[in-house]
Amino acid sequence: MDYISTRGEAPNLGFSDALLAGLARDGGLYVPREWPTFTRKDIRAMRGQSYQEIAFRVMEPFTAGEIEPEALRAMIDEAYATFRHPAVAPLVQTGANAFILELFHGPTLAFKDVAMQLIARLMDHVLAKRDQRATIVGATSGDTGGAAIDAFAGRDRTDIFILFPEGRVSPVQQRQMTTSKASNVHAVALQGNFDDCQDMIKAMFNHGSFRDQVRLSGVNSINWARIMAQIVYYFTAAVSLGSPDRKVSFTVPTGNFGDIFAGYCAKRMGLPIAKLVIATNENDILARTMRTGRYEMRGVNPTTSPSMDIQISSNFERLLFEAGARDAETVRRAMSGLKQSGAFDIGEAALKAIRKDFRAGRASERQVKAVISDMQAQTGYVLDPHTAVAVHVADRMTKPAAPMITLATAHPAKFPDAVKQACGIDPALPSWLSDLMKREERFSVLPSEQDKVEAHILSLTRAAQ
Ligand SMILES: Cc1ncc(COP(=O)(O)O)c(C=O)c1O
Ligand SMILES: N[C@@H](CCOP(=O)(O)O)C(=O)O
Repeated sequence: MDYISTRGEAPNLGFSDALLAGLARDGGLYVPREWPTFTRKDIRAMRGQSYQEIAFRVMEPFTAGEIEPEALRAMIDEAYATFRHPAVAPLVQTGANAFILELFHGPTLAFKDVAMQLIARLMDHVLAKRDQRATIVGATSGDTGGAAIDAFAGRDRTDIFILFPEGRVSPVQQRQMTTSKASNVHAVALQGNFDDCQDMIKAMFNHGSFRDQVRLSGVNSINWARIMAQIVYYFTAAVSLGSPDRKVSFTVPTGNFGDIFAGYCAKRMGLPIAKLVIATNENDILARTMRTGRYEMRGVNPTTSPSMDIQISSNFERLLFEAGARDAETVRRAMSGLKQSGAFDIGEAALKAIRKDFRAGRASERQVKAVISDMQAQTGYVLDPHTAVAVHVADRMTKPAAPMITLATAHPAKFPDAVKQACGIDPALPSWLSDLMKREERFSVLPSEQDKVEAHILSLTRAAQ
């Protein structure tokens, strides 16, 4: 399997190179040249299989020819042994046709662990084979950073630098990034918002000499392997509700569009999905885009679901590429419009294709609070604010015949203040994190200036050549 860039001007790469590259050299994102597909019989055969077995079946075609099947199996087993639930991603029924897919049983209590625990192992495997080192960079609005730090801490072949927006992540999220004792971990509070952190990462990737000098690699969902690992739970959840003989829909709390794009990939691979519902908070650029066909930035307002406080939704580029019949030139034009004027229009055919698969909705802060409170009062189930955004949106979709699966992307204990304000419950951190708020912090504060961030990385990475 090889991978092509959404902007059509970077070399095609095999899986290992796409994994290490993160962003393509033309600024685009890698997607598989062809979608592997499963027949209804293949999908039926997944029923009753473990999460790990389905993970192997779903991911093997993407890595074929580069990662030996036995090595892939071993990495999958190790990655998901870090999860505290035997099912890895259990489904909980909350209504007649309503389910919650709990993706927060990993070490840092966020769905990011699902991909991050695997890609840290995949990168180590590839780097060891090549006898190389890499500098990993990541931008986070809160959860990616903690998950990446947990997964990469103490690994000898990588140094990891995570940029988070100063003062805009929850105290639990911040401590998950700043209290690691591992010497290869470097947390940086950037003086800006999440989009500034993400722009900084992209700018470093586009700075060729720096990129080569430190062997830059990225762990945001710009990295194809992140998406690949997230496709798996769409299959496990759908199969456990009767797929392929019953269609299901998914509602996904959305920011950078990685998680829901993984659902789209599952559909392209043959999983019968009725609708993919994009749920946004008050930073509702994606819901507006779905309504108007125009992607238009308007600035970010901090909310109680900070991990979704985003305007530049990186993976939307992958969807534009797919929905626009893989026309790289259209993607290049759209992305340059976004850079120059903060907006672009989606062509009629692409918009029609997107609207066929997707729906969208938004939840205000008041609605998020109400849904946390109502759900707790009616069922005893405590939602985190990101999941609450999605539950609110899912509840307002015209009632489909297909079961609606809402993705629960974080544990409520990551956002105790918002949860307590909404329903009066103070969700406790699990035992392995119970002393988190007492651990000593270590991080640097840097201005949002590329030369300063690069100098900081150069002074600390062991991968500089
Ligand atoms: C808890 C939580 N929910 C939802 C999202 C949005 O996911 P995505 O960026 O893949 O759209 C994030 C951040 O990515 C998150 O941390
Ligand atoms: N919400 C994210 C933002 C980064 O998203 P990613 O999926 O591209 O890594 C976060 O929690 O950091």
